[in-house]
Amino acid sequence: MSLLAETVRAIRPLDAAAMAAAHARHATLTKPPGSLGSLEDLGVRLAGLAGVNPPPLPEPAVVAVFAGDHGVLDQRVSPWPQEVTGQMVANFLAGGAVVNAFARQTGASVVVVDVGVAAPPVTSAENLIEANVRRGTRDLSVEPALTREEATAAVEVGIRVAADLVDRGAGCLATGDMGIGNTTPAAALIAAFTGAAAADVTGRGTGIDDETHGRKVGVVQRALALHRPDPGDPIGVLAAVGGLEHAAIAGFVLGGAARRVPVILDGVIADSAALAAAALAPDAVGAMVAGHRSAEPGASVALRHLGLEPLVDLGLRLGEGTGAVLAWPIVASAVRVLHDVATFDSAGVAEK
Ligand SMILES: Cc1cc2ncn([C@H]3O[C@H](COP(=O)(O)O)[C@@H](O)[C@H]3O)c2cc1C
Ligand SMILES: O=C(O)c1cccnc1
Repeated sequence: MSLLAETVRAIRPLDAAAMAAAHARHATLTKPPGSLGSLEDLGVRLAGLAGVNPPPLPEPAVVAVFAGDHGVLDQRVSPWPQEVTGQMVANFLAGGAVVNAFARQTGASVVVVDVGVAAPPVTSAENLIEANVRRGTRDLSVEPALTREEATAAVEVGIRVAADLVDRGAGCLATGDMGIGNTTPAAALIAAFTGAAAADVTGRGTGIDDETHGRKVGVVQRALALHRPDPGDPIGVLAAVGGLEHAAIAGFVLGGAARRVPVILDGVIADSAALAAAALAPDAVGAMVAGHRSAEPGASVALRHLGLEPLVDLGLRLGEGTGAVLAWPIVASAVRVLHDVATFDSAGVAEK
């Protein structure tokens, strides 16, 4: 059986008994019932994921930044040159990007996965995983971005990265992305999986003007009309209108779900990839935590489709894993409550 098929098969529903135990525990803790809002639901869900209450603290956390390039950049959908992708990979490895700063602040570690950079930096670093499937996608507005084999290979890169990180002790995974032009395939994936119109899911990416945005919406519309992607065939959708980092992030989510470790989603690229993961394995949604609400309109459409509420809403529109890393301490707090907080009985606090 293929790694992908094996991984999909290993993904199981949340454990109802562990969830019931976490829910019951919450009612005994020294706080008014429900006073921690969605953090209570998150703690209960993570107990269901782990199959035990309290669930293990989601630490250490590792953010994997998947990097790839995009043929659709030929359509001038982003003002930034393609070289920036490889240059930012070097910046991540040198510790100089925003995600590195947020990771230092929160205690997460950063690994970078080259799954499809056109001009990778000539450097080696112990936190660089070289798994380049091809040096960038084809232009999805004129032909399929990837073959099915390439899309599957990229998904399997993500599965392997997740499994390796968990084997090396990670208790929480966070997604990151880098790829100039990658908000265009993200929009196309979201339209394909949710049925939303291109104009409703295509955003301003790095901050494009009206003319570029109009062209970008047209590119997404043309791609959907050309390929008519079938949401019932998630690998076909990833191949037609996706990107190498989108496919790898889909695999990363599946890999985390198969190992029953929470995966914090970053912004619109991760949300689009999560739709592919959910289409491949619906129970994978149980392992997904929406780190934040990206300012990209497609992010909200994707999260609604997945039934996920984002933890942080700061108008971020960067990517790299920044929103996921910021959300990690909140995820950890939701679990720590179930470990540390005294009960009414043990603390001698009167109940109403
Ligand atoms: C210096 C720089 C650092 C970044 N870090 C993340 N992105 C983000 O912007 C890109 C997507 O936007 P678009 O589709 O408009 O090109 C991705 O690389 C994403 O990770 C960056 C972009 C730039 C320029
Ligand atoms: O939502 C994101 O992660 C995002 C938004 C704009 C550009 N790059 C990434």
